[in-house]
Amino acid sequence: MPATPLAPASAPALRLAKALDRVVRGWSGRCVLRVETPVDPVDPLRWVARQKGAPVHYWRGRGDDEARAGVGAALTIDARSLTDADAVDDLMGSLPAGARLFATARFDAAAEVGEEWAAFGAVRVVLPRVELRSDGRTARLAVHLAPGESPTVAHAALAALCGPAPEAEGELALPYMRRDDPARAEWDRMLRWSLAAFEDGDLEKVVLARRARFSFEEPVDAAGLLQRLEAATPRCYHALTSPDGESAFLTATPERLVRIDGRELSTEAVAGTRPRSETDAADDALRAELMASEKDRREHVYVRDAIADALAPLAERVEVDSEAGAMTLARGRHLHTGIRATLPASTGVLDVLRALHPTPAVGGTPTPEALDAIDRLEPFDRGLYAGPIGWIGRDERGREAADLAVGIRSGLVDGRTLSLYSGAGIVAGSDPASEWAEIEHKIGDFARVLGLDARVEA
Ligand SMILES: C=C(O[C@H]1C=CC=C(C(=O)O)[C@@H]1O)C(=O)O
Repeated sequence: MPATPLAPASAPALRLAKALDRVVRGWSGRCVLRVETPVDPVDPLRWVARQKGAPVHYWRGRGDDEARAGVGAALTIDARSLTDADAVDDLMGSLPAGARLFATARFDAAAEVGEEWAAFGAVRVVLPRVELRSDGRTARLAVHLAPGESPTVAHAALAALCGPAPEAEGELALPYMRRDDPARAEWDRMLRWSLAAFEDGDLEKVVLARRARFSFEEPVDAAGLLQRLEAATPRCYHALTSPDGESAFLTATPERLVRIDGRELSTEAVAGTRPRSETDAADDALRAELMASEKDRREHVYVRDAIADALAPLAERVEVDSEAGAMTLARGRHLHTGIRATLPASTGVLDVLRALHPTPAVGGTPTPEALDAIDRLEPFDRGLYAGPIGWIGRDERGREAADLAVGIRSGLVDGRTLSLYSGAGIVAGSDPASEWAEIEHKIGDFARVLGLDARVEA
């Protein structure tokens, strides 16, 4: 179907362009300008799927009615690492109410960058040129100008907007090839190495990941894949980022890294896993097995304690759920502990990110030794897998705010290939075959959407 321009004479894009011309006259040009207008509701994921510009971003927070998509960039900041990101702090200070930066960070900014991840940067924040937010009943189209920019660039971006793609339906093409890194024998060696390191006392936990790479005859439609994943993975965060319109990272992750509303922070420990079952009795038994598992609880407690310890020096108050509960997803279940904190005004979003990432839900304990082990053992670059992904910025009242997930259960689309990434927490007592199967089940959300479940779960 040809793309329908969203900008005939009376259309929202033209209205927004006129509003921009009015507002820009009173703009000092010293800080970011944001102008928005109400538009008819449209699904931001379907909308962004059709836009021609780059980069594109999409985000729907867990339990959020509102989804958000952005196309183009009014501002992009690339930092080498979270500890070397002062420019992001400066930009946060100049954002108007309601402006949000799409934010991503590599799992390990110090690790060697794989070619397939080169376009994504180490730590990147983007203020979209044009942004669409919609909760299905209402929607707003917004445009941003960076300090000192001429409105001409915004006019060009608005004139180039296209209407939304149709709803994704029908079967996706099947891949003709699958390659696993590591292969099974290498995985067993990685586990043996880790179990020996636990015995030596150098390491207590390490989260090891696998990559399953699928090759297709045709380019993979990342937005179409995410549309289907949204339907298949309720209670998850959904995000997509494509820096160049060619490769795209997408995630359907259950795990919150941090949410900040003014001074109130909420985060969580998510670690310890069982699949779900079709029948109630078997599902209840699996739940009971998870809740009673000494090994899963140990795996979980490393995460809970590390998060609480990381927040303690930053926060005025830290509150941790007294008992781990169950996080129940469509096909799996995790041990879950909610953690909340109140931050002093002097603690910013980036301070929190630096302290929290990577938690032992994706790294391990102690963190430096676990990162070394991951670097040494995993035969691929994690890139954005297991890194922070989400937004940081200002809420409608102008307070600092953020919502970031941990980019697990994720995939990298690169032309005709789709690489899926998932990991499992390894502690003393872990069994290579069970951990391999756990990861296979975790990539199953994507695999089912691709119509691959029979082959993948076999
Ligand atoms: C690292 C992943 O999952 C983490 C989050 C929940 C449960 C986990 C586990 O039980 O191993 C992992 O710590 C992943 O899915 O890639």
